[in-house]
Amino acid sequence: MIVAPLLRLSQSGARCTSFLHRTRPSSINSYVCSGGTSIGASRAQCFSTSFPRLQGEVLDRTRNIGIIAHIDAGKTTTTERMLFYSGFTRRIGDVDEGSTVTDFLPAERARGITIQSAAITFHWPPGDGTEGRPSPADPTLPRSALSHTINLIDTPGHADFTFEVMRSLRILDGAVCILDGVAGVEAQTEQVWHQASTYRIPRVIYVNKLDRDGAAFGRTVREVSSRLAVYPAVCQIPWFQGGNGPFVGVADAVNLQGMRWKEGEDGRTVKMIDLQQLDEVDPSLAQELRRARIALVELLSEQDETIVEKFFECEEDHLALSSMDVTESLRRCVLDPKSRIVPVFAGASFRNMGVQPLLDAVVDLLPSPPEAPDPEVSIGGVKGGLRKLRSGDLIVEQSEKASTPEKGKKKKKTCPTDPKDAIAKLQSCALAFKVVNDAKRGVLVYVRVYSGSLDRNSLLFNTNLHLSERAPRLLKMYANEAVEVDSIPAGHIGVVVGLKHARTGDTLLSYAGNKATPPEPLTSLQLRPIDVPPPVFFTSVEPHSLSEEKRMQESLALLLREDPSLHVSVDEESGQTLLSGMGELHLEIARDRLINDLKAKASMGRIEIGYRESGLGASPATTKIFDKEIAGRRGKAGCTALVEPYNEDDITEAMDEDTLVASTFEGNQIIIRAPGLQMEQTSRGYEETSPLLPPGLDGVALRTSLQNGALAALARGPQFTFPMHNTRVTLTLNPAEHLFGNDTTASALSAAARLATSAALQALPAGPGTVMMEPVMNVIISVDEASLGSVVHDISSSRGGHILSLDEDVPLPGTDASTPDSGPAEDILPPIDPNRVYAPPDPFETSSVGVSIPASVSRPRTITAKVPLKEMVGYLKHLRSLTAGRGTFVMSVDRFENMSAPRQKAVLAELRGGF
Ligand SMILES: Nc1nc2c(ncn2[C@@H]2O[C@H](COP(=O)(O)OP(=O)(O)OP(=O)(O)O)[C@@H](O)[C@H]2O)c(=O)[nH]1
Repeated sequence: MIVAPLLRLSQSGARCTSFLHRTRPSSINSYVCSGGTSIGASRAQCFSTSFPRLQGEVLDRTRNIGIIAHIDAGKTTTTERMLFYSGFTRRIGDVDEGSTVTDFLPAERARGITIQSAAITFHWPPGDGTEGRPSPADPTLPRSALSHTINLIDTPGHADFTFEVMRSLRILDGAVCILDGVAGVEAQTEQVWHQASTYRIPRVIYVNKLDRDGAAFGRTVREVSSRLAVYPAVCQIPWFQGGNGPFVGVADAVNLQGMRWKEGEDGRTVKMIDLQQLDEVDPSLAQELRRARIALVELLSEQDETIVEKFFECEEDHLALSSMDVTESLRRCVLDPKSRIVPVFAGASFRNMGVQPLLDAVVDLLPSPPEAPDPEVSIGGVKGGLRKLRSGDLIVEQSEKASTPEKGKKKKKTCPTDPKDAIAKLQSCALAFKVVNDAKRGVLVYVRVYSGSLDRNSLLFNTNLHLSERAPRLLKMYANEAVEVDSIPAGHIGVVVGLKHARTGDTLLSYAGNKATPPEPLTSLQLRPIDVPPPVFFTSVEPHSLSEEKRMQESLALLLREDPSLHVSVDEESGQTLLSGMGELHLEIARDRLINDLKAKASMGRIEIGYRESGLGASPATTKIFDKEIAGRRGKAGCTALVEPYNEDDITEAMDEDTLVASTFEGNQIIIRAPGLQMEQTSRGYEETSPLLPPGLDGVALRTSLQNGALAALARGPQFTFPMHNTRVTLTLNPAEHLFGNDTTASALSAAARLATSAALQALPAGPGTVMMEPVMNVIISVDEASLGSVVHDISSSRGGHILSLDEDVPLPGTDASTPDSGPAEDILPPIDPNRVYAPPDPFETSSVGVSIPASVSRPRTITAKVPLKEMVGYLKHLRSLTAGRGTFVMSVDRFENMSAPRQKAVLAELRGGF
């Protein structure tokens, strides 16, 4: 990769210095002026309390970015500095003291970790994001010369919150990936990195904590190439006093200058030292900086034609290229989805070093909303880009599938509207990416607007819940502060206050016309849909008294709106409310939210693994007639149920012409058949009805009530009481035998379906039998070479795991197992040889360009395995003891698997006896 002729260094260095004095624009003039005196301090104070008006903000000067990283890499610490330098806060919050702005939930502050994403808007450089020359940018100045609006989404770093990370990722246009300069690229960094690749999010990397003993920037850069499968474009190298003393600043390979911060200060004053001065102050750093610039230009010229032309114009002098040329080339590469170049920056946020140039990089290198990739939508069974859909390039046929969201629906329908006319009626389209219950303001729904403008008082149709709600108030949020606005335009992030139903992840749209429901196929439009993985831990929730029950249920409903990866169910027999989630910490946080924040007077039981139960064969067809009074009204209905094993991967569908619908719910399938029901479409369009159905009961109500009945029965297995899994329920409604005129209500149908399904399930133990199933996890463990043997042995023999691969430095593909439909799969990229990547030497290392890694540097190894979840409870502590504290792991649910008879016996004995 590196073919730079180092021989030319000394002469070109001298030439370059004068060149720099002549033309170099200062990309950092927002926080320093020449001579190293700060002007940032006064600016910061002046802008800290004044909020800009949304209306004037220019989209080109907006960045919707997120920070992604491994837990504890320093996201919150870096964010706090960003807010401080931008003038947003007057003092730097401290994670360790619990005084940060972004971690604003009490539970987050107490634990020192970031749980929920908070969206914050600030401006960099300080200003209001609107003043100055109009876009597009003046080609002689970097973008960071003018104030930009930055909407920052702080994403969580813990593995239990992967789903939350995915939800935040899908609304980002760009991201900063923070690495811990001591730990390097960690397992979770890899995971989040590849999730970001799924959405093709342009990224820059920031290597943090370079002040810590053992920090190794060079090694981390090489790990970026080997583990993330990208080419690191080293834009800064760390400046260690005297070569291996304390970290004091960075040398900037784009602007060819040293930047030095004073130890112990708040970091607003940065001393800028040009290359010539640097030659005197620290000659070896100056020399390394030249190497870094050469390597950077060489790397860019492999992907970017324009810089090659500029390079020839500069007589092939790497150092003579202007910083603007290098910056623009970096930007082109970052924005090009086919390029594998990722700019790398250095710093120590805790010591207030390196954050302002990182902010410049966010503005200079990451895309504005119109430059970001076209957001993926699905509509009427078709997938494609939203911009393409609006411009008419995405063809949406009014197909049978388009008009019936439920899988396998058989009925033929015709559409009253042409899809093109319907799409033209779309006024705005937004994604609710977060729901937060704010003590002062009530429920806040954070939205990212993708198209049009979301206006105050507009009617929003929720395509997930199929209902409309008005948006009475709109806000622009600044952590705990809010500014009321009249509209949120496309590309922006804001908050809708006053919505009663919208949940995290829902798509909201407004449309022309006064109808309560938009025309088909708009009702099926979904922005970047993601699948919620199945919950694998559960706990019981009990109100302290009967009078507290209502309050508890309301609080639980709110929690579910905030976080759809939590599930609530009620055990029919015991009446107990069960809360299930993705991990132990996930449920612990939910407990904190419920009891401490939402003040529900309830207690939670022990957190347990969510086992499942499955039938080993088919039940007999079982008919039940429900005949009882419900709420003072007689209800009578019947239904026949048959349960049998179901395999989600098996695509052969057990449907016939009498099938009304076949839907899957968390690994189970429910088929509803109604032979001879004579369903018809009403004159109003899509609602179906039948002359045989009693008045007030249409096709939708019929299907929903039967499905709900079957789902309630599936929540409790007949032998082990765990929820059923891999089970197909076929419900047959025979109009002559199961409908009883006006007595057949929706609730009677639901009760009949529940009774029939339960009875069919109860027949299983005496017949083919049932088996317990347990969650099996995909586990990726990062360890060093020395601990590899003991970790593998522990996983495969003590924990009953199955090792899938022992790949050294093989990057993961960009798909996320939990979200198979969330985006285009990234191709498996060919590996990059870290020895051919430029990285400066780490303190006590000698060589730099093309260095081979000394044997003493322990290389990371990746173990991929499938392990039962039960064996992974408390694993981190054990892994740490096996690896002298260095090992890390991430896991996600693979599937539920049948347990062997002895394992089932042992687990049951343990469950009965308690842990
Ligand atoms: N020495 C040193 N410590 C740092 C630096 N940056 C962060 N830390 C410390 O690292 C720890 C974790 O920092 P956070 O900012 O909470 O990390 P995070 O990535 O937000 O963590 P989560 O919210 O849990 O995902 C804290 O104790 C910080 O004080 C740094 O540059 N140098």
